[in-house]
Amino acid sequence: MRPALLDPLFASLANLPGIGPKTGELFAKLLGQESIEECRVVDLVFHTPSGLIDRRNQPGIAHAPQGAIVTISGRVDRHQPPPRGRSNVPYRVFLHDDTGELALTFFRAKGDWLAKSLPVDEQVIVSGKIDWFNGRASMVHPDYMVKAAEAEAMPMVEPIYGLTAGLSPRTLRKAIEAAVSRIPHLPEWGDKTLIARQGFPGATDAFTALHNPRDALDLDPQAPSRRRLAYDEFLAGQVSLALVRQNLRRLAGRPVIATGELSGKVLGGLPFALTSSQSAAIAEILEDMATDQRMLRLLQGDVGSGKTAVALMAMLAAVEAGGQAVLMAPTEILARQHHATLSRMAEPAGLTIDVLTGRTKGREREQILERIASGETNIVIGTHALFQDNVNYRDLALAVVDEQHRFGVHQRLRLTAKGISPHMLVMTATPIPRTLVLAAFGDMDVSKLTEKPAGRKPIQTVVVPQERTDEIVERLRGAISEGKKAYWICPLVEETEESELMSVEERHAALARVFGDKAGLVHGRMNGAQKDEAMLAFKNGETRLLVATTVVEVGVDVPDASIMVIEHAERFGLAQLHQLRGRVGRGDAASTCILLYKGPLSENGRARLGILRETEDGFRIAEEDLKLRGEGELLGTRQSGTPGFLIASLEAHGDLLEIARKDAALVLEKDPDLMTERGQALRTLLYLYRRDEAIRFLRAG
Ligand SMILES: Nc1ncnc2c1ncn2[C@@H]1O[C@H](COP(=O)(O)OP(=O)(O)OP(=O)(O)O)[C@@H](O)[C@H]1O
Repeated sequence: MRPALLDPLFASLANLPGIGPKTGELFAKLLGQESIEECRVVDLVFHTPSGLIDRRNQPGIAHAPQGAIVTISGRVDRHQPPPRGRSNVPYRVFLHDDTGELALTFFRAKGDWLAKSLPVDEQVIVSGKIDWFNGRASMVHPDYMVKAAEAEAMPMVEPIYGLTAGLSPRTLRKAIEAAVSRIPHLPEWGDKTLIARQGFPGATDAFTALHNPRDALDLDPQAPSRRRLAYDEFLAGQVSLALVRQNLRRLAGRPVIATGELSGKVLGGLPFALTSSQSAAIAEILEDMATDQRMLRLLQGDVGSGKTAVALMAMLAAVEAGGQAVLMAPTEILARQHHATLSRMAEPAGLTIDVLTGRTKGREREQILERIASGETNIVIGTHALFQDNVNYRDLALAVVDEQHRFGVHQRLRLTAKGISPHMLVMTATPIPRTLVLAAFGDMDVSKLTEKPAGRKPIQTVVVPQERTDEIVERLRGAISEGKKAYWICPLVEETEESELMSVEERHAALARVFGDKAGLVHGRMNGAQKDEAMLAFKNGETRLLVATTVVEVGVDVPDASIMVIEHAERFGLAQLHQLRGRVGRGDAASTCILLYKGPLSENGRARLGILRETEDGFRIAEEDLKLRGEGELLGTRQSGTPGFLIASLEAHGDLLEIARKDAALVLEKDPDLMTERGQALRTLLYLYRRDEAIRFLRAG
């Protein structure tokens, strides 16, 4: 149960003064929620300022530097409203001080409101950015205006927050102030020695400081209050991941002893020999599974490095030991593809391999559920439908989760919550640095596929401006008539799914005029069967050019596709481009990747695309990306900062992550059920940062 002390923070945001139905909608939008009912007061506490306005610079009009934010105290001389019917001409108000004259400029302003707030002859104080033009000073839309008599009301330093259209900074600031004032006195959950050594303030003070910066230094990620909160956030994450792990370990393990009987047959039938990386990873996995400790292992491998074969060998071991295995994929397409591939590969073993997704319905579903329950099914591949309540396994020995960064801890928790705690292997394609692994997965054992199968040719990557699209189409025409296959990825469209759909359909229509029915189409709005059909047609070669959105990004495997065109490459994260590019170069043909960009590119944008041209090494790409863009991009989440984190940033606070990890391990070693005073405080921390799912594994307290 959430401690009562947090109740004021978890009350609906609609309860805050000044948030009515209309502003409520804006707040919901700001916080990425459907409606204000879903927003909590705490969400505003975590809405971190992005900058600050410092009004302490009061140089006098004549001495105000171009572009600076300044505060001017002056007397209003006259108003100059726009001529009637000329609404595009601004409303101007002139004032002066001892040094000179300043024109305040307002577009589409209400004259009567200005007359009231800036009466002629009144001494006023205004704050805003100075613009010098032809020797005249102006200030467009001052951010603060107040009569000198009421100057006290004007904060000298004020945080700036990310906004959404229609929401005024003042309304937001008021609401955040109200939210912050509801933060209770929080118990100390941190390590006392660490806190003293780092000079951290208490958590409550840290939140207050976060929203009341005194100067730019206070906003620095290294400011003590920021570091304090980053530590807390990491600690919450690490404790919750450690609880999951502890819970897995508590449930007695089931040693899985591979006999090699099935895997021998399967290996003999493969058209290739395993790479030594693959063999090494398999050995590590089998060794883990043979013990009575639950395996919790991450299999990291760059695009096309052959993770699927490794997963298959692990699953065969589970079956050899008399158990069942599941493979959970993040998308329907991928689940079906894995099912097709694995069924083919495993054929010599004569197993029953089923596929279960949200689309599996009716009689078919019942039969599969029966087979799973009776143990007739050896391996099931599917989406999260695999772990719905009515799916009962006879003896689940291994779960492979093809994570691709789309599941996260929740799904894994669901698994263990069902009481099924098989050995677990998590596969991830994006090569991510260790700190990020730690933040996202906690303390897991890691196997890496460090090499690609032999015989792969490098992918030639070129960066081409969008204006040369026709030329690219011409080249494609040649290549396709030679029997090659190509993907054409349509841009990410930020605004709406509709416009994304439109752009991919338009592009498909245009290309279909050139390529006729050789041009296929797949996008996220199609239903599952349509997607399968489109993928299958491309795989079989009925279509040779597949126009697609990023639905093909993860894991799609059509080894004879050798050309990848990506439109608006500048809009994608580097790691995502790397993933997309990884759809080609999976066979022995030489491949090309064409990155079309809409110019002009920023220097940073040019550097980013340059990295892709230079290297195919996913790790290097990830690291360069981290340097250039911050972690958000790395996982393609399109936000800044570290995905899944509100305040902490791996880049800025990586040292604290390591500390939090050790701290979490230490606490749980001494107090595995979080019963001590500090344990109770940690429970509060988990609720505060919404990492409380794992609390149900604890004895009550
Ligand atoms: N040892 C090997 N030698 C040659 N080809 C291999 C080897 N192992 C796997 N392959 C083939 O390489 C291709 C890529 O393998 P797989 O689909 O497992 O990649 P992956 O690691 O899952 O990559 P992604 O994350 O991009 O999906 C497949 O067509 C697979 O059959």
